[in-house]
Amino acid sequence: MSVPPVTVIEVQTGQTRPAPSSGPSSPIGNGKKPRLEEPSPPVPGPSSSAANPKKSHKKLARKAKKKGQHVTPEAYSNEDILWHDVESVLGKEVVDAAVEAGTEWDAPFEFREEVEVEVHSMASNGDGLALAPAPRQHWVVIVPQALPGEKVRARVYRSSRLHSVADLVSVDVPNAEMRDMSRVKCKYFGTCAGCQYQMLSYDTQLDLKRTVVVKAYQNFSNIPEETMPSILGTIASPLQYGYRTKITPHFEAPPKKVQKAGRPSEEDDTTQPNWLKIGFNQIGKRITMDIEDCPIATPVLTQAYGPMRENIVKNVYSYKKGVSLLLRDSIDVKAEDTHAAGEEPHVCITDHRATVRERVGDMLFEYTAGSFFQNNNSVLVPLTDYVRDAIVSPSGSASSQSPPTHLVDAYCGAGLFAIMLSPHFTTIAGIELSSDSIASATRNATLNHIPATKCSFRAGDAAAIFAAVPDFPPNETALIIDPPRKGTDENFIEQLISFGARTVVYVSCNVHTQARDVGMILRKSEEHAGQDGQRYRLESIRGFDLFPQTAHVESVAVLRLA
Ligand SMILES: C[S@@+](CC[C@H](N)C(=O)[O-])C[C@H]1O[C@@H](n2cnc3c(N)ncnc32)[C@H](O)[C@@H]1O
Repeated sequence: MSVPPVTVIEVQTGQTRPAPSSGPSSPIGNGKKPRLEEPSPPVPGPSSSAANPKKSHKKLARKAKKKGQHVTPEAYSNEDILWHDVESVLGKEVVDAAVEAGTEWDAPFEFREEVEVEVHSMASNGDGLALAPAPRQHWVVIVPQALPGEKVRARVYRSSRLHSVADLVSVDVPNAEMRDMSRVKCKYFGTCAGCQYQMLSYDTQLDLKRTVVVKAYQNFSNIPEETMPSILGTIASPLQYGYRTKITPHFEAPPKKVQKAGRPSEEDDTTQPNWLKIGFNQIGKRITMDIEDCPIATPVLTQAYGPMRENIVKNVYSYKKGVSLLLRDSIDVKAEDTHAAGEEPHVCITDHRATVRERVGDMLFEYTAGSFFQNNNSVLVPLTDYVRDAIVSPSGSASSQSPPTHLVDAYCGAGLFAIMLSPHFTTIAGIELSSDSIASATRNATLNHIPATKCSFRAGDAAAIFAAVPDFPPNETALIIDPPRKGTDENFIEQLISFGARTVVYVSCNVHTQARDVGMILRKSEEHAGQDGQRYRLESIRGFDLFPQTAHVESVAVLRLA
């Protein structure tokens, strides 16, 4: 990679990172070690199939911390994903040697120590991964906003197993092929935790997201390499800015002593007090930064946000608790009749219980503002078309079969996939845990003139769907799975295998748990292959960009029984 002559880009780092809270064995402050637990054998995190892995992991972590022990990250958590990135930069031999020598927790940096590093590659969360400079090169430094090949100055603020996390101070030698700061459209970029990629071309963003999918399947699926299909290119979002139909800025209530004293007499109700920050978190911190506008939000949200902020400033002394605001883009139902489909005016909904109306292609969807709906409307037609085509017009050997007649939409939310694909099926069943979303899905079927005899939705755990559709012929059925970030579970997968839907399309906002689940489907299917030898094959995997300018990627995996 060619690097241009030295150009220093000073990075706006926001406020100084506060020292971590001190413990008896954790001296803090300049010139002291960052908070590091005593070196002692790590306590393994629970396996992902534990009854309530999150809760039990938190408990374990708390107990271990009290004893001065280390806890390995919970399987498939952000820390676990990062750990795999760290391992791949260091190499297995270095990691094994450190474990053997018992030095894996011995950070070679002081708290707030500045270090110059060259970035090696990108982590799956969009941060730069660099090897510490010699003689400390058996340690990784993680630097947000730093790109491969760049020489950067960074300030360490936290250390963990074989890696330290640092703030970016300056980019001393930029990667001119990747970084172009004139692309950045947000004045908060580099400080706000929301976006990671505004300095990159959109093609580069899509390529990086493909790499995340590749690494997720390498690290988390346990699928033999020779049976893996090659990961297809990431599908672009039609809108790369102004796409987010939901934003949730937040602010803290006045500090206690300010609450007591009330608004100072010299301050009028249009003046924003210094302590009031309305916006999003800073990179790597739980500190809210004041943000006046967000260019990835839709224009109607941007318009509404300014007056909303003014209103908060006016009334802020009456708040006793912090607030998480909700701004959701909705078709204006009052003006809908006077406008052609697709040209309806939009409004911003701020009440969690109000109804939001959204158009996706020819279909209309309504849902409660506080409940789940995909946040990038512009990509929903390409996404649902892709899922439809994978089911009803597959390529290869599956193309000789007539399309399936029945559809199961597991984790269906307000019915997005069931309703968008409804013209292609005779019978559809959806299931979803939230009864609120099920009420919306049922209403949405009516709104789009789909009879209840054709399309039914029920509230419950996704695994219950298989018992509820005894009349669905498996060979004529397609199954869509779109679970939350934690993925699906073993019970669901076992029932999926027993049911044997001809096509399974797994949509996921967390490709790491998707990789785990797809691997499990393939292995269990292999174990249970019937006399006809039929088992699930992984036909394709492709990322979709639902979140441009950020490191997030949605992933769609297609499995076929053959
Ligand atoms: C990523 S959303 C997908 C929703 C829908 N497919 C869409 O695209 O709008 C995941 C949904 O799964 C639901 N969910 C979470 N756990 C579930 C479970 N165990 N069984 C069924 N649904 C569940 C959530 O309420 C949420 O609506």
